[in-house]
Amino acid sequence: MKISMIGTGSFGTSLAMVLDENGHDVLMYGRNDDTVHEINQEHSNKNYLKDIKLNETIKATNDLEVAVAHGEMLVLAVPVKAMRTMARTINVILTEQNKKVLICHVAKGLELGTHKRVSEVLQEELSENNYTDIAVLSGPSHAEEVSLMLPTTVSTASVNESGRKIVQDAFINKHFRVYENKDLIGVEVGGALKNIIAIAIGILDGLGFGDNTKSAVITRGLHEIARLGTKMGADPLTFMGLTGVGDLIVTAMSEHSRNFRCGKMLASGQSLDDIIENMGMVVEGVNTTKAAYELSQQFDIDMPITNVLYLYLFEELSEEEAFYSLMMRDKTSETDGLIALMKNRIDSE
Ligand SMILES: NC(=O)c1ccc[n+]([C@@H]2O[C@H](COP(=O)([O-])OP(=O)(O)OC[C@H]3O[C@@H](n4cnc5c(N)ncnc54)[C@H](O)[C@@H]3O)[C@@H](O)[C@H]2O)c1
Ligand SMILES: O=P(O)(O)OC[C@H](O)CO
Repeated sequence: MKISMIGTGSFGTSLAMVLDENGHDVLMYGRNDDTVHEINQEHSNKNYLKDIKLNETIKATNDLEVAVAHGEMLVLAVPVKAMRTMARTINVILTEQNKKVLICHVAKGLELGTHKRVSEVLQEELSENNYTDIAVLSGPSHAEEVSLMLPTTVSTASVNESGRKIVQDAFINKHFRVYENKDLIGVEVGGALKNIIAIAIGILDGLGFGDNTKSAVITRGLHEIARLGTKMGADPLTFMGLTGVGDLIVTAMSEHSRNFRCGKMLASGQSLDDIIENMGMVVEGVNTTKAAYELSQQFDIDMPITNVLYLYLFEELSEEEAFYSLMMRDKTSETDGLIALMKNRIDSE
């Protein structure tokens, strides 16, 4: 299959390697000329994947029209904040080229301002004539480990049924197992909201809190992810899977995670602006904390960890106030959250 990878960052590059290994004809699009040159001439992308050698069959271009013309499937691996403009530009090119493609995105976040999931943004910006389906690929998958071919499992979901089958077939191999999932909303929301909890865990880790505390925030974090996700239309059971608890664990417990590292740097006293500027890669959880906080207010959903993190990031709540406001909340039952949602869901079958 001819596949274009839109984005030459960490994840786009590691996924291009998976697709190339599967025998697909992969062309990457990048806006940075030096990166495109490095991929074509040096067969590496050291700013994002330091010690990784790329196959010479993986090519790159800085011409988006060439990339769009190449692909039967376009994999969008750019940050959420770039998705709308990217989709709008691609739509114009597809119309000019009179072409219909399968779109698959891999971004994990909610759009700032609109609070929309990425597939919703893509549906708004792409004409129906220009795509066969819109899919997402998500799950516990650090680019650094995918590029080393360490066993990884992810899920794909899509607007229609056709897209996820093609995405599954295109990516699956012995190192990279792809499941399909009907629950597009749950898959996208789980991938987006786990980044909030990963920032919170990074802060706790940086402040020297112990494993008891981190386990509590991961577990209770999953409950609030499920509460908001279910309100947004997700199946609560999806949060028990790879794109829910799976991705939450891998992101909140790993030094590979930019969101976890962002939290640690905040705890060391660095400013959010400096961290984002120096990371050199996207930290999706920051904008998504804001979007999820606003949604929790709009829907009146109890999301204590997200709310406290929002106040800590954007309204200078102190660490001590943040900690005590969580621990000293009104008494509540553990089973009110995710467990109740799951029970209702199972009872309804
Ligand atoms: N890195 C991972 O391990 C990983 C794993 C799964 C999902 N993701 C998700 O994939 C998405 C991309 O992440 P990444 O890690 O590859 O990010 P990255 O920061 O490593 O790379 C982003 C790429 O997008 C390009 N880009 C940024 N803004 C752009 C714009 N306005 N127009 C065109 N190109 C633009 C950058 O030049 C770069 O090539 C994120 O939503 C992330 O959450 C990342
Ligand atoms: O580096 P992060 O924090 O963006 O997380 C990467 C992936 O989403 C892990 O699955």
